[in-house]
Amino acid sequence: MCKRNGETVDYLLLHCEGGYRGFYSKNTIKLTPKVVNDIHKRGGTFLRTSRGGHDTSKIVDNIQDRGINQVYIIGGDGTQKGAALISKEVEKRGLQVSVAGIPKTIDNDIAVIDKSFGFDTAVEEAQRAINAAHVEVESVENGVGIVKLMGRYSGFIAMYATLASRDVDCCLIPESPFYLEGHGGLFEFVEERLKENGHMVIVLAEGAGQDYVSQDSHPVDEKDASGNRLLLDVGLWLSHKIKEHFTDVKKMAINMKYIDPTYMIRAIPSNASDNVYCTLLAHSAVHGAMAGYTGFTVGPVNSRHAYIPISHVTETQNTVKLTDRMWARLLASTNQPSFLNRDEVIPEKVDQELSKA
Ligand SMILES: Nc1ncnc2c1ncn2[C@@H]1O[C@H](COP(=O)(O)OP(=O)(O)O)[C@@H](O)[C@H]1O
Ligand SMILES: O=P(O)(O)OC[C@H]1O[C@](O)(COP(=O)(O)O)[C@@H](O)[C@@H]1O
Repeated sequence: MCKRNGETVDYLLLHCEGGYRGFYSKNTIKLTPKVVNDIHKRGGTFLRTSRGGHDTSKIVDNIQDRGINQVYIIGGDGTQKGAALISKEVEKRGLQVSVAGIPKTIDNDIAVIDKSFGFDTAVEEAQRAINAAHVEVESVENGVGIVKLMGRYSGFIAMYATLASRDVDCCLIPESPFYLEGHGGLFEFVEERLKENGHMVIVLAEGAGQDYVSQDSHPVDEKDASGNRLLLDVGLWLSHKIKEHFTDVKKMAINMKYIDPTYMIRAIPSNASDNVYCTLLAHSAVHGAMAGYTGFTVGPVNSRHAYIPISHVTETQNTVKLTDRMWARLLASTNQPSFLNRDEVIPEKVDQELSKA
């Protein structure tokens, strides 16, 4: 953000602490090169964040009152939706303010751009958890390791972490329904792998199997302050179901190792690749605002940095397409069942997927 003071342009860079509510409920903090010089080496967010609190009118009142003429909004798909509303309100009021969205989420669920900032770092850090699970299950008899990764609606972190690791036997994501019992089910596959190797690792995204889990436990339709649905813990549920099946039904002792590294992954500093990517996003955003563009989100599209209308980025969410080659590569790498050949799978979900193809 910057301010114009008489003739000479006196750029003042402020940050609104704590997410959208920071526009109207906190003092802004002046940013200088000295203040920000090492923030790229820290995890989390120096600007602090929050969920909820998006009051478009109060935010734009604040922008107007402070004479701010450039607003850079950093965050995931929800944040970009908020930025779109701010941009519309600024335009409606005829304000000379440039609104630029900078996409950031480890989930990689932001549409149009090639990938989101933070995603590569999360995939790289997930390797440590998967490797730990693999070491643990290799060290015991009939070891079954389950690693839960972030990904509320999109399974990109789980899919790419699985492909990178090659020590994963099965990857479960929100986009791909699965079932436990019967022919072609997960229980049958676990039994096969235990017989074959004596151990196995399952990687699952936290948003996988939610319809299934809710059949077993009272479904919660609570939402967080931003309107994102709160998830049931599919990792704990699956570890209990597998342990119960092999102990009570198969009368087979297994050693279950459940790892939930979600916050350890999200809390680390970004890696070198994401640091460079972040710099490119920042440069693109500032160049766009200085050139007079507004209502855009920056990001690479087919490897070329572009200014994308925010409304275009927020129309849909980026999800794994089961008919895409990358998911086929994953199935070929793990040799897991596709889980698409039983009526127990939620048929309409399969139809949805095939209709997207
Ligand atoms: N549809 C929306 N319209 C306006 N603001 C939104 C919308 N969705 C989310 N937000 C706001 O954007 C901020 C971040 O959204 P959230 O979903 O929590 O995280 P993310 O941006 O990482 O997806 C929150 O302050 C939330 O209130
Ligand atoms: O538990 P928290 O801090 O609300 O955030 C957890 C969520 O953050 C994410 O990493 C990103 O979610 P957002 O895009 O909503 O920020 C999700 O995958 C995960 O469910």
